[in-house]
Amino acid sequence: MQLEFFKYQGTGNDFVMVDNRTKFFPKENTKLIAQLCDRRFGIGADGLILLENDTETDFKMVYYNSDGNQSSMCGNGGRCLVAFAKKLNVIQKTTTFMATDGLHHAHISDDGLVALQMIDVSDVNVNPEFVFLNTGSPHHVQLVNNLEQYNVKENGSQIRYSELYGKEGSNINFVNQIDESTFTLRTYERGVEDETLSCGTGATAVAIAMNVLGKTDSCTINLNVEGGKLIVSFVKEDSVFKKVMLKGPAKFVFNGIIEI
Ligand SMILES: N[C@H](CCC[C@H](N)C(=O)O)C(=O)O
Repeated sequence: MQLEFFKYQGTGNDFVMVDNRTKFFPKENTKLIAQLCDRRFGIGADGLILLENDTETDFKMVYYNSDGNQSSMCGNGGRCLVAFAKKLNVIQKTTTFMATDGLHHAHISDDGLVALQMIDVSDVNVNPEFVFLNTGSPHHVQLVNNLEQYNVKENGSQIRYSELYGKEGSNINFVNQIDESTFTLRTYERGVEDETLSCGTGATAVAIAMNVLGKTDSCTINLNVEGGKLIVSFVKEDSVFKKVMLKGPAKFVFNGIIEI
């Protein structure tokens, strides 16, 4: 069978996009999804995303990590899916869609950046060495020195597989503060089991965690990731983070047909 796919990337976090409105895609075939994401035997990506019809909203997002397993919310993937939906003329510049963590609003600005509303965050678990929170996916956030030389894969996998996070695991973010409202982060992603060039729910988690730790009083925070720059903004009501927006580029790279 021939599969038409569209390759997108958002600050270097890359995805295979499939228009699955006819429900043809074999969603239970974990091995196939992992193969499509394989950077040597397949197309190559951090994840695979299906665009499906939804009765209540413009479309539904189904997300798979590159290990082939369906997973929790992907912020960069959600932003790329909005750009893909525009390319398919499913939407124009604004949208509401359904994902595994509920409804998301998004808009495409004139400069092509895509802003995605993330879930509200109220539970932020502050520990002496790290912060843990869920921004649609689980995130461990830890400040480190010499982030540029830091061994993200080794240290990230150790924490991800430690008893701290059990069977579920977590994504692991290592952070360095640049100025009052700018941070650099590098992320070890669960389900990719490697460092990715960017993680949208991770950047969102870092922005919120740094505000909670008092490292910044700003509600609009710049996140420098390996693959580019993201901006996270929010409104803080009591200790609940609302109107959480993740903004950044979401680019079409190429499309093709692959035999599956
Ligand atoms: N690997 C994550 C999902 C993708 C998150 C990331 N790609 C993003 O942009 O949010 C997990 O299994 O929790």
